[in-house]
Amino acid sequence: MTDLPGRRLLLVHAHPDDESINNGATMAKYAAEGALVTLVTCTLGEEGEVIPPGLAHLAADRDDALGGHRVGELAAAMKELGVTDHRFLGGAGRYRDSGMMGAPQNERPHCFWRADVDEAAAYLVEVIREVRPQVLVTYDPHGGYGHPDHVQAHRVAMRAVELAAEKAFRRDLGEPHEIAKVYWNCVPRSVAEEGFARLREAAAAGAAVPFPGVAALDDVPGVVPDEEVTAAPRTAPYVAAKAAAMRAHATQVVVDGHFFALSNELSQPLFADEFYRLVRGRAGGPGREDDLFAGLGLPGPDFTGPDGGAGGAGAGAGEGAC
Ligand SMILES: CC(=O)N[C@H]1[C@@H](O[C@@H]2[C@H](O)[C@H](O)[C@@H](O)[C@H](O)[C@H]2O)O[C@H](CO)[C@@H](O)[C@@H]1O
Ligand SMILES: [Zn+2]
Repeated sequence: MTDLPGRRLLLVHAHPDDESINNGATMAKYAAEGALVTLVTCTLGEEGEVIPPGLAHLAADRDDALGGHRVGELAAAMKELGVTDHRFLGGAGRYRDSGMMGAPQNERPHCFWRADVDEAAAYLVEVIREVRPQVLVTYDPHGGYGHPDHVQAHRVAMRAVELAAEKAFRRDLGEPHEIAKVYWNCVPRSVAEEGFARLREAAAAGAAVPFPGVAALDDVPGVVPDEEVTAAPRTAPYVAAKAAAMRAHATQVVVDGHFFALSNELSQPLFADEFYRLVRGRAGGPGREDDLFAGLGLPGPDFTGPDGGAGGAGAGAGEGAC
């Protein structure tokens, strides 16, 4: 890639939908500010459940056409976020969705869970050396909630960060590149607790509870003690874009105001603020960073919105912000 934008963010995710659920507002914010936002998704989500009854035929145990359908859902979600650079690791279909931990699909030869980490990381090194991001975001070692593809996405991403910088590694994949800052997705426990408190208050007030059940707080991926959170970029103005992107993943997610549910029909808070833990590189100052690019001496946003913060296509008071 030539003439790269000044600020470049790379996100590594397991399935189509994870990017919107975990980082949708962050992606919309930085895309609106003129940064290059690149998403690499490791599988097509072929083994997912299907929420809309009319699409049930897509499921792996019927037409096995869900992967192709979710490619389209991801493209629609990226349009909502203003993200134009999204790729599949090794090309669409190179690695198949492994199913939930312990499922028989974990044993399939070309599922992502059984991938050789170095081989998969080499595909990501090629992207890193092309895009040359200053910041990378992925899951913690538990993959947020223990899904095998999430755990493997973490392993492949962290291995690729190392290999991309190695001068002796595969120069055919491009010039070495050191990513300055690596973050893992997380949610401060106090924010998760407040989100579920809102849900209980709504139910107690007789509001129609959006979904039949309520998830457990620890079902929220990546909940950590507040003090472990090191960055909270100002993403709340982009919650509407996040909600729209999540809705685009219609086989996997249903959004209702402040809340959403996956195919398990358990309500979870839809967070407007998104949080991160810096695990590699230097923080941009004391306390929580309010910008993932802080401390890198890069030009700021290409423009600022009327609120003096970052404005842009995705900005606007979200219909529901937790
Ligand atoms: C958010 C996420 O990672 N979704 C994955 C997950 O989907 C869950 C799975 O089907 C589970 O059985 C359901 O109870 C839950 O509601 C789903 O979110 O695992 C799928 C299979 O690997 C994957 O396709 C989906 O993207
Ligand atoms: Zn996932």
